[in-house]
Amino acid sequence: MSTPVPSLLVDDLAFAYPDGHQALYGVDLRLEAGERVALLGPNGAGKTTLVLHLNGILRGGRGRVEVAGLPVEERHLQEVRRRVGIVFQDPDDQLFMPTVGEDVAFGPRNLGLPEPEVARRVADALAAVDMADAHDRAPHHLSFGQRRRVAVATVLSMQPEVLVLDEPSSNLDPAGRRELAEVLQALPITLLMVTHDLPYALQLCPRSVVLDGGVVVADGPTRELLADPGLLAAHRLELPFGFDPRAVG
Ligand SMILES: Nc1ncnc2c1ncn2[C@@H]1O[C@H](COP(=O)(O)OP(=O)(O)OP(=O)(O)O)[C@@H](O)[C@H]1O
Repeated sequence: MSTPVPSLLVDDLAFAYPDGHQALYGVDLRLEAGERVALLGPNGAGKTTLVLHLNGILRGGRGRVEVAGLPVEERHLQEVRRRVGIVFQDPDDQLFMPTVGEDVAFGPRNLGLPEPEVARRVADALAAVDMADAHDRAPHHLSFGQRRRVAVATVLSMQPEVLVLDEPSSNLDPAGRRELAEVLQALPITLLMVTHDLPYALQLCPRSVVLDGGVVVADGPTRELLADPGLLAAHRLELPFGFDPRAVG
């Protein structure tokens, strides 16, 4: 039997910034299609540096990154960026058109897709994030939580292979946090979620990878990693007061 092609493959990735600061020291990561994985680690661990390699914003270090079998290289960048959708922390970095519908249509239109296909993708992406009613609204009239969900839709309309979310629960009120969790849980997509919100990682991602000092220091079931006080303390990971990961059903 042949091994299925992983959605994401990172092989021995090392990278130093131009000022000489070494941020990654040989990272290996493999995500199978449909997996939901949390990327955990303290400030400065290298999480953003790793994420920026997944769609080729950063390149030039040692090692290899492949998205659904396609190497992240200069000549494949357009397709790589369609396959890896990154939702950045501030939705306002991703929303710049007069209406929500135009924002979500922007990527597919750029691909040169015919208008009926663009319209179908916009409708599907907005439905997936439960924002269909906002099609004609101005993004800046929406709540922060709604804007974050629209930012997810702008990426989903490209029909990516992997959805990468940078701190998806930051600045959300409890209801917005829950609404986004429901949306993400229902998406049939490979998901990599960078977060400091450990309960959110537990809720959404069966598997977690801990990065610290530019290396992967743990990779396993989220429930087991979060129940290891020594691991958490060693890498500045903290559960909210009174939170017991083993008690969550
Ligand atoms: N443009 C840059 N030039 C030089 N060093 C950088 C640059 N960007 C990040 N670094 C360094 O690389 C290391 C990894 O940073 P990175 O932003 O990837 O960490 P992170 O895990 O995403 O942190 P955070 O949780 O704070 O977002 C840090 O030591 C940081 O200071």
